[in-house]
Amino acid sequence: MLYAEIELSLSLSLCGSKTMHSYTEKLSELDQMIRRMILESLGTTSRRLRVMKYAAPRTTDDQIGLAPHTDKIFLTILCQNDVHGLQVQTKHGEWFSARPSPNSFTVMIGDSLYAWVNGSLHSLCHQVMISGNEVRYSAALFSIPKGGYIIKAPNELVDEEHPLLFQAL
Ligand SMILES: O=C(O)CCC(=O)C(=O)O
Ligand SMILES: [Fe+2]
Repeated sequence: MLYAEIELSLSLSLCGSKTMHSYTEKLSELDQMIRRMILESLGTTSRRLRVMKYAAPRTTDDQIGLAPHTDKIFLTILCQNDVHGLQVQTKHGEWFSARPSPNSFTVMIGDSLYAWVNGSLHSLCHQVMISGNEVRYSAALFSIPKGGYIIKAPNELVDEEHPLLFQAL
């Protein structure tokens, strides 16, 4: 059973535009919550946490910690200790350092989600470069499509301007 609770302080006697606006905002939150619950209840994804330790290279030059790649899964939520090292590649091929502020997470789209939304969100190529004397730790939560499902972009996201990028097999 799906159960969603949200605080709706609606006073029908006050149907001014401000009230209607906040009512619509609250309902939109509810709409998002329900859609998320439906997706989760379909059980099409599982989650895995991977913790990485990058030994201090004790060099001043950058050393490769993790080779360039895109994540094959749906979504990655990454946090790291205060030793930076994650780099992402722009569509022009340049690398730049992702330097998240403390206590924040880096969220990356994976290839499966890229295919599902027919390219309207991009999976970024990323790598880890490390230098210096400090150990780097990161923890990545991956949401992974379960085996046995076919990823197919919805028809609404396919048109002449956005041809189908991946054929569902
Ligand atoms: O350690 C990091 O910051 C990145 C890890 C990563 O990209 C991965 O595990 O796929
Ligand atoms: Fe990755």
